[in-house]
Amino acid sequence: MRGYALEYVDRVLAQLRQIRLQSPFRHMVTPGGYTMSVALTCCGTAGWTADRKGYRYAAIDPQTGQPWPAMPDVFLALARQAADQCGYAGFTPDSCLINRYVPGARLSLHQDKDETDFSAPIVSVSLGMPAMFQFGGLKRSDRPEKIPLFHGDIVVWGGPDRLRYHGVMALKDNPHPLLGSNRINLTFRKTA
Ligand SMILES: O=C(O)CCC(=O)C(=O)O
Ligand SMILES: [Fe+2]
Repeated sequence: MRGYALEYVDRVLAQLRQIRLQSPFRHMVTPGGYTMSVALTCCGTAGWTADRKGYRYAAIDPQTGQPWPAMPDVFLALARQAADQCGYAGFTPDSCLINRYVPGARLSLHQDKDETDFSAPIVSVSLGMPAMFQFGGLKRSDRPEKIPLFHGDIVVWGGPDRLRYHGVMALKDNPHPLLGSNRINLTFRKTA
């Protein structure tokens, strides 16, 4: 949905400034020992973490030892409204992953499958620099479709598409008036 988040941007970025003070962006290390090029923080009652032992959702931010910041009302309202618009009424995410990309950062093809409830969709909000999103099939080998995402765009995938592979190609430096050489992506999930 092109530009769907635009009217929320100012309020979302104001909340993000608070969130990152409490739980800063960090580069997670995957179980395979690879440091992710994308920096991550989270809010909500559950946050996503990766370490040598694997991937999981947890109530505590391992870096601060404190609970993840609460999900701001404006985040919830945006996610709800977008999900409603796509036919997923009553979406109640308990987690929002916040990814920060700088030029060259990328996210390789993966499925969002650490949640326990696949009946809820994923709502993904793009802010800042444009990126090329890859939307594949249910098998890793399915050739992905390329979808350019711009500031304010929202993608929602659920139902039969919930476990489709997806990723983000390495970002080009294409500074954005509001966010400079950064791209911020929010993904809202119902993890339990
Ligand atoms: O940055 C994006 O557009 C996608 C992020 C994503 O797939 C994820 O956080 O699992
Ligand atoms: Fe994902």
